[in-house]
Amino acid sequence: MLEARQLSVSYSRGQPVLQSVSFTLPAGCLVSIIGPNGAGKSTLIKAMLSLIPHRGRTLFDQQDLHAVARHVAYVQQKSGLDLTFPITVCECVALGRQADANAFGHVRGATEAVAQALAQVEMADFAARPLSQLSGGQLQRVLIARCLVQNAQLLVLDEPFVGIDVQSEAAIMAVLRAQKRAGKTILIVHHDLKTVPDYFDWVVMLNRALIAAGPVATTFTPDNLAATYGLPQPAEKGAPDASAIFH
Ligand SMILES: Nc1ncnc2c1ncn2[C@@H]1O[C@H](COP(=O)(O)OP(=O)(O)OP(=O)(O)O)[C@@H](O)[C@H]1O
Repeated sequence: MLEARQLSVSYSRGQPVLQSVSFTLPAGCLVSIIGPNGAGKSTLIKAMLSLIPHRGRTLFDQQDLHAVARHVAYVQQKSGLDLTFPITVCECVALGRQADANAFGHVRGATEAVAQALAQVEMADFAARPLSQLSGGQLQRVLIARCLVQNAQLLVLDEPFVGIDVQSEAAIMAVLRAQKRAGKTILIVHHDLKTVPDYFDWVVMLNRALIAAGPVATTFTPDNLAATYGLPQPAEKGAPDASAIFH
């Protein structure tokens, strides 16, 4: 179980960008965090992972998440990556096992784990390629492979589908669904509202404060969408259908 308790963030002395966000998610499901640009989605996951100063707590199986960071894999937005760093695909994926290195920097079984993870994301042929020479979709698959070798219980991905084609997206979703079947919890910042019902079991709807969190079937409603994206409520006279934001 993943539990956010009253998470608040202020980057400066101004208005908080995240206001007392609380929710509880079951383990072993695929969860999307949705909301408009600037809603605080990336801020929320950084606060949950204790990567930025914040108030509140995040618990994973009743333990503080930062105390069990070993069990968490995080893929930040692509825009935050330094692609000039000289590293190959294979080396990048192996970094996922670095926490298991012995005093000489050797990780037992790492070579096999890296090869297996690259095969899972269909990137085995790119093992020796510099990271800087990958397309956006290929890079995303490699970053997912790095998560896989970590064998984490919780995977947190910030906008993994931005700028990638449908084939790469389908390949990544297949890998993430397999992770879910293996009991992993997967939290994804997501923008494509059309795919939410198909991809995810649970949804967290955010606009600086929590609008709603729960199973997609009961939570991803026109009313909650209107509240999240600041549209008139569907029941209001002459209001546009909230499903219009799908287009
Ligand atoms: N390091 C920072 N310093 C100051 N303000 C920041 C910082 N990072 C984010 N913000 C501000 O906090 C707010 C929330 O940003 P955040 O990146 O969490 O939103 P988001 O929902 O992930 O947006 P997007 O969908 O555009 O990626 C925005 O107004 C943003 O400008």
